[in-house]
Amino acid sequence: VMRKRFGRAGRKRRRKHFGDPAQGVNLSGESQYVELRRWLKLRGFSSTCLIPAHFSDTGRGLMTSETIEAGDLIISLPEKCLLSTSTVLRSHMGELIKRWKPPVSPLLALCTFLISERHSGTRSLWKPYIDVLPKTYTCPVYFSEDTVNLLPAALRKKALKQRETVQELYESAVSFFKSLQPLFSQSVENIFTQDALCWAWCSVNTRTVYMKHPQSDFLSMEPDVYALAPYLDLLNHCPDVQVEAAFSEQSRCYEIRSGSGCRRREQAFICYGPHDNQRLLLEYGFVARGNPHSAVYVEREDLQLCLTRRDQQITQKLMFLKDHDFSENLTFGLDGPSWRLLMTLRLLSLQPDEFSSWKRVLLGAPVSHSCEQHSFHLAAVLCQHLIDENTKALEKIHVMKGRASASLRHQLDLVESLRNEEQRILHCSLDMLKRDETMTFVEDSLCSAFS
Ligand SMILES: C[S@@+](CC[C@H](N)C(=O)[O-])C[C@H]1O[C@@H](n2cnc3c(N)ncnc32)[C@H](O)[C@@H]1O
Repeated sequence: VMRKRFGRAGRKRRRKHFGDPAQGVNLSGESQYVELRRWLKLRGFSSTCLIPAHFSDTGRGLMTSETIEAGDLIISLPEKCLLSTSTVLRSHMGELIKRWKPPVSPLLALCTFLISERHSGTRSLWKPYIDVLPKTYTCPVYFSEDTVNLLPAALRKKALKQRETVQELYESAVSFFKSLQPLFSQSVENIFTQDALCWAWCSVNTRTVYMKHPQSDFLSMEPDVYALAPYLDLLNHCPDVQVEAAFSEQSRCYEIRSGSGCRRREQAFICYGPHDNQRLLLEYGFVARGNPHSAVYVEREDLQLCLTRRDQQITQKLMFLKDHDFSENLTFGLDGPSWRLLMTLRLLSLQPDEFSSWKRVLLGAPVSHSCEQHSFHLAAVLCQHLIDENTKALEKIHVMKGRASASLRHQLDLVESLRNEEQRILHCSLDMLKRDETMTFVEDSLCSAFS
């Protein structure tokens, strides 16, 4: 009986029952995807090996209909399907953009085009693509103030900066939008709203592929490196896969080649880059479980915990850290404190008579046993402090989720999973530090025993 329940058939049954995240629900029959495929076919794209599907863990993505071997092309999208600034400059709004001084940025040109096409509805040549774009995003520009306040400090700062960037882009574009009035019967103020710009900005930020364009005389000098790639942009991110992606001058297609292959009827992933979870949440609005690139950031304010008034050289030490650019990028990872963090803590742990050894610290060499021990102790204190902070934030999230609307709950879920991932990393770090502290202690006692 046991065998039957836990055998292959049983596993399959259980998967079916509980939903295996690897198994997607085929969406290709839905009219919007049928339309999109028809539209793509007219522009020369007709691959059949990827099917749009819904996955319980990552949401919408692409599923393989046949095995993809290592080295195979996953997708090859003809230039005609790509939406770049050249598309925008060739379009009905091209002339007005070309006339506008000072020239708009490539990013604003793309955003403006997206907003205009979405507004045009059935009259838009890009309708089948616009229809499959998400209606809203989960990047921090969309977060409520309460949610932003629950983010870890380093990310909170970046999230606020992101909001400012989009706000400034909007303010700087208002008069340009007004110049587009001749193209619309409705008032442009009601079309190019701040909400619309937020949506377009997130569409570009989360979905474009990197594609360098020659600088246009009609656009500002900011880098022109974006292209929206319909269908291809349904591919989700996995930190562990390897792919090669680039526009091929030879085939004039944007091509993605698989590094490690993909089994039939499983989700095909690409890798957006070696991003940690804070970056994934900031730029793409999601968190990857078990992300090997993740780290927990220690802020300058956290370092206050490691300072003592009794230390007469504290000002000197802080100046030194600042001068040598050691106040940023201090992290804990799965393998403990980063090299930069450890070095910072070693410097802070130097005794007055050891201070002249700072060069050794910069070279990464331990100075003395007591300094080593103290820096490990400080690392453990910092780590515990970050764990406590996470615990408090998680408790708050839990309470807030109880009375949140569905969209707010989704934002809170994201912050919760980020904080849970950070908690996992910090616990690994703390375990490692405790082991090392004991090791240093044992080494110390051995040293004194044999000296
Ligand atoms: C290029 S799109 C990929 C397709 C997207 N899922 C869709 O339905 O349109 C990038 C967005 O997909 C989502 N995404 C990508 N990889 C993910 C993952 N591993 N888990 C959850 N969401 C992911 C994020 O919302 C991200 O901003």
